[in-house]
Amino acid sequence: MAERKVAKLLAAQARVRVISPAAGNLLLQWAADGQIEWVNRSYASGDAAAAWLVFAATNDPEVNRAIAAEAEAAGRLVNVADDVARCAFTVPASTRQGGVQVAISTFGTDPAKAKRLRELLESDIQDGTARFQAELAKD
Ligand SMILES: C[C@@]1(CC(=O)O)C2=NC(=C\c3[nH]c(c(CCC(=O)O)c3CC(=O)O)Cc3[nH]c(c(CC(=O)O)c3CCC(=O)O)/C=C3\N/C(=C\2)[C@@H](CCC(=O)O)[C@]3(C)CC(=O)O)/[C@H]1CCC(=O)O
Ligand SMILES: NC(=O)c1ccc[n+]([C@@H]2O[C@H](COP(=O)([O-])OP(=O)(O)OC[C@H]3O[C@@H](n4cnc5c(N)ncnc54)[C@H](O)[C@@H]3O)[C@@H](O)[C@H]2O)c1
Repeated sequence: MAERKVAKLLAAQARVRVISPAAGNLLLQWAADGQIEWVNRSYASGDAAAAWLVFAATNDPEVNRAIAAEAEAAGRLVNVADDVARCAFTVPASTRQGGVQVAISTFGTDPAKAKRLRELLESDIQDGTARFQAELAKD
């Protein structure tokens, strides 16, 4: 899950710091390439206040709650992976085609549906583009 969020942040040119005692292959690769900073330890008080945007995405609900509380107290925007109601913002499904980006939100109610709609929209846009180019080629 953290890898998906980091991929989107990197695409948006964010400066990303991941704090976790473990990391998957993709995170390790990004860290080795210098694309992210990986702090190899558990969350500690002060980490959330030090960031501009905070993602509480551990698999421990109590730790996520502590991160959210610190972020809220420090006035930081926080996304809480296992608590939609506590998210100051949620991440929509999105797709970029050329110079256009389309984002789909279900207001946190059904992320799998947002993903499905994104996939449908992508294939519609691809079909439409192919048909448009075929029409142009006729002239
Ligand atoms: C759209 C997308 C963007 C992204 O993350 O990049 C995204 N989730 C995606 C996928 C996805 N998420 C989950 C599954 C398995 C579902 C299943 O199988 O049923 C899948 C499908 C998959 O992974 O295939 C599980 C899940 N997600 C949340 C919870 C917590 C909860 O509901 O309490 C749980 C249950 C955890 C558990 O208990 O297991 C919460 C959130 N997920 C959101 C966004 C935000 C609301 C967005 C909106 O308004 O729609 C919100 C509120 C917060 C946030 O994360 O910002 C991305 C699709 C990217 C793409 O491909 O386009
Ligand atoms: N928002 C979404 O789209 C979405 C999707 C799937 C799951 N989830 C939720 O997100 C959470 C994480 O899911 P996952 O599949 O990525 O879990 P995961 O087990 O793959 O990853 C959790 C990571 O948290 C780290 N961690 C544990 N305790 C920590 C601590 N004290 N400090 C720092 N890091 C710590 C672990 O080392 C691990 O790397 C779960 O609560 C799950 O319900 C959300």
